Amino acid sequence: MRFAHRVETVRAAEAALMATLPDGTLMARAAAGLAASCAQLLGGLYGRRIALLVGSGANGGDALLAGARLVRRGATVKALLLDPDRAHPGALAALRLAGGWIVPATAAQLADADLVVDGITGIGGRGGLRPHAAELVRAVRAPVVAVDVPSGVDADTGEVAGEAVRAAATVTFGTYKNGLLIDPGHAYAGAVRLIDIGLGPYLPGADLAAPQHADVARLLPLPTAASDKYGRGVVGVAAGSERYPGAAVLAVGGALCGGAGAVRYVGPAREAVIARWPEALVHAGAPGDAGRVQAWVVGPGLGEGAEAAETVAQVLASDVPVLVDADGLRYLTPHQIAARTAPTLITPHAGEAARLLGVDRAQVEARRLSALRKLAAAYGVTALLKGNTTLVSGTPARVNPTGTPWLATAGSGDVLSGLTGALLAAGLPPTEAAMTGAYLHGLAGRRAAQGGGPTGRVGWTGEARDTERDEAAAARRPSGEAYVPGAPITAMDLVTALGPVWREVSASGL
Ligand SMILES: NC(=O)C1=CN([C@@H]2O[C@H](COP(=O)(O)OP(=O)(O)OC[C@H]3O[C@@H](n4cnc5c(N)ncnc54)[C@H](O)[C@@H]3O)[C@@H](O)[C@H]2O)[C@@H](O)CC1
Ligand SMILES: [K+]
Repeated sequence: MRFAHRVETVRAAEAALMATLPDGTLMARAAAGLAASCAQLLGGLYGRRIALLVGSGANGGDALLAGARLVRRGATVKALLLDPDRAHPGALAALRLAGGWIVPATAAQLADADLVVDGITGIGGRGGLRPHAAELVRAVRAPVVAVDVPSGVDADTGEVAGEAVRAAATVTFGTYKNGLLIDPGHAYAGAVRLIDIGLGPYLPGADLAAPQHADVARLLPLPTAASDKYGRGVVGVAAGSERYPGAAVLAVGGALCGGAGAVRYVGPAREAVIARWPEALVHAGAPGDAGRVQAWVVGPGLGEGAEAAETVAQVLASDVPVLVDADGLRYLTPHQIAARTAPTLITPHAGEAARLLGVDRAQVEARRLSALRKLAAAYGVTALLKGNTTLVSGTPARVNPTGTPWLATAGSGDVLSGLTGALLAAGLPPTEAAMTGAYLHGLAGRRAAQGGGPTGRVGWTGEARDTERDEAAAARRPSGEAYVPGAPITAMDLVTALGPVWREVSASGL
């Protein structure tokens, strides 16, 4: 897992650690890691030109102190002070002593830079870039390394209120910050490298966690010699309608290729389901009399009306875990859920989440973690909020690192529902099932698209994984060319890719 903490937690941990150390030790550790990362990015320092954008806080101090190290290793370093009277005095003196230049903070000073270091604001930043900083940032042509957080990104929420720095890489200290892992902030951070400054023993449980292959591998329910299809999990799928039979086919496919022992399908798309998945058990009646299942998926392509509402009500009346998605979310009430004895997982996209919360979609997209937590609390459920960085409620909340924009294709969510339903039926708790489902689904998207991730092709085989190892490799590519564009995919491609992805992830845990 990669763990992220809130700013107030980081500050408390820093204070506790600092009390045990001589003054300036933490900034020196941060600056050493930052300077080493810049050197690695440039592939050498002698004769290279580095420009520092320096704000008024300790974030600017980190940049100045790293600048001093870079000068000593042969680089030409100039500092553009955005607030000359308030620049960190000790770090400024260190840069001057090493032979760095203090130059006017104008766009012209950035023209010849090979690398720009963004030390405008870190965890103390509030709101987007101010006009002078924004003007300078717009003039940057070289790759940018952000110090701790790209300036203009809210470290706790990932919100970008106005303009922000778009970094090729972010070097962050002590622990990840939420805003580096959650969109929209995530998209501004580039490859993220964590520098250990000794905070570990002072950090409590994380606020947010991003799984890696090994975390997911541990959760994958592998059959044993004693397993039969019921032991592996039977998923009930109540989905599809005369108008949308394809949603049923995709949800059933996601469940079957996602490891279910068997799938019971209930709904009007029986012919379409059987034609594509002869192994599905189809039922002509209502969910209430469909026979035993270990989890239900309800909603994809269900359509609107009294029949859809009744289907949702019957599924929610069951005593097994239920995943509610898409049209099913129209008929969900906190009252119904309060009466349930088994877990409920909801999987809205931002538009559906906005409707459930009675707010605008833009509000959900700007502050995704807060929307997620409100959904979970208001409805008494586990919530999965879809997006390029899908979030799952829990303690800590989870953020999926394997997303790709290619997943934004019709039917993609139906596959995720079926897949996650299979994991619920196998007995995974809802947070783990949702996180595992999102992780495999994202990887399936990248595999099917043969790209679409921020990394890949960089000294290792296979597609992008967004693991620490991949990010370290990506961070060596200043221009971010490690991004593999990929190609359009269909939801059925995702279903087909689930098997190979499952194999790859489970093998990584051996
Ligand atoms: N506290 C510590 O022990 C350590 C802190 N470190 C660094 O210190 C940073 C936090 O330093 P600070 O608390 O000084 O805060 P920052 O340096 O993040 O920013 C605070 C300053 O920026 C100004 N500011 C806020 N929003 C602004 C905006 N939108 N535009 C322009 N200026 C704005 C504030 O008035 C304040 O002067 C971390 O992000 C990290 O880079 C590291 O040196 C490691 C150790
Ligand atoms: K910064």
